[in-house]
Amino acid sequence: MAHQQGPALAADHLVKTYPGGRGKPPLRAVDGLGFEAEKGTVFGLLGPNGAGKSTTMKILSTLTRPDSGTAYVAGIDVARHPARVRRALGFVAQKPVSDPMDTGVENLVLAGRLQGMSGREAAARARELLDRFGLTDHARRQVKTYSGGMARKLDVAIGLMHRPEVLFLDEPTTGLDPEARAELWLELERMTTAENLTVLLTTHYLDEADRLADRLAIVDHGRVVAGGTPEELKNDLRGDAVIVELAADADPFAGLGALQRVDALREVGGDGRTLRARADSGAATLPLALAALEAAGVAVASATVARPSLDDVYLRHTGRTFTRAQESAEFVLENAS
Ligand SMILES: Nc1ncnc2c1ncn2[C@@H]1O[C@H](COP(=O)(O)OP(=O)(O)OP(=O)(O)O)[C@@H](O)[C@H]1O
Repeated sequence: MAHQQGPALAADHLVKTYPGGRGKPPLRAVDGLGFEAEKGTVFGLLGPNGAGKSTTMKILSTLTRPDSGTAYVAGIDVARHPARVRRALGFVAQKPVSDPMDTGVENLVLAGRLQGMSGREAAARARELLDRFGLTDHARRQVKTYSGGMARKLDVAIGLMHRPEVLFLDEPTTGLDPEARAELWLELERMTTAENLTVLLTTHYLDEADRLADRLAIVDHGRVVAGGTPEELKNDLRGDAVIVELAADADPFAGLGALQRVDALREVGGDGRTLRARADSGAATLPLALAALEAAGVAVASATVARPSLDDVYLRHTGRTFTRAQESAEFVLENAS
C-alpha cells in the first residue's frame, strides 16, 4: 500500500467552526492550522484541553469535514478519497473501543474481520499483536477484568489490526497511572519502529510530547504557535529558567520590579506568587535575583533554576504557562457541563 511521495501527513490552513447553540456564538475550534509529518516518525500535537487537537485529528481521519483547508494522509486527499484514507489509518480514540464482555483476542479478531480480513488472517495478526503488547497471557480473559493500562494497549492493538500506514493516537495515556503510562510509552516506541508507522499523537502532557514525538506542533486556540523537534524548541529559548516562589505575604508587583532591575535576567514575568525569568547562566544569576528581592523587601519561599522545558516553550509562545492553560480549560469544561 505504498501510496505516497512526500510527507505521510500534511495539513494546510485547516479551519473548523462549530455552531454555538443555545444563544452562544460559533466556536472556531481550528483556525488555520497546518503541519507536515515525515513517514516513519511520531508527530505530536501538544496543547491544553480545547486547543483543537482532537478536531484536527477528526478532520484528518475523515470523521468531520473542515470548513476550508486541505489534508492528506499517506499521500491521499482526505476530502476526495475518504474511504481510502480510512483504510490507510488506524484510529485510537480517547474512549475505549473494546467490548468489555468479550476477551482480548475476540475483540482483536472482530476488529480484523470488520476490516475485511479472513478469520485465519485476523487470528494470526491478533496473536502477533497480543505478543507485541505483552497481552498473550491475558488474551482469553474478558476485557472487563483488564487494568487500565492493559485495556489501553488492547485499544492500540485494535487500531493496528489492519496494518495501517498511519496510526492516530488521541491522548493515549490520559487516565493511566504513571507506571502504566511509562510502560505504554515503551510499547509505543517499540511498535512504531517494528511496524514502520507514522504516528500522529495528541497530548496535553508535556513529558509525553518530549519523550515520544520526533517533531511536534504546539497548538493554542486552533493554531500552531510553534513547531520543531522538542530539542529545537527548547534550544530556541537559550539559557535557563529562574523560578522564584514568593512568600504568602510578599507583594508580587514589588517582586517583578526587583527582578526587572537585574541586568542578567530577561523575559521577567509572573503568575500569582510564581515569578519566572530567563538567564544565560541560571546558577550565576540566582544569587543576584535573590539579593535584589531582599533589597526590595520581598520575602521568598523557594527558588529554582531549571534547564528549558517544553513548559517554558509553551509560555514563550502563548504568554501563559501550560499548567495555567490546562487549569483554565478544565474550569471552562467543568462549568459547561
Ligand atoms: N462537536 C462539537 N460541537 C461543538 N463544539 C465542539 C465540538 N467538538 C469540540 N468542540 C469544541 O471545540 C474546541 C476544541 O475542541 P477539541 O476537542 O478539538 O480540543 P482538544 O485540544 O482536542 O481538547 P481535548 O483534549 O479536550 O479533546 C473546544 O472548545 C470544544 O469544546
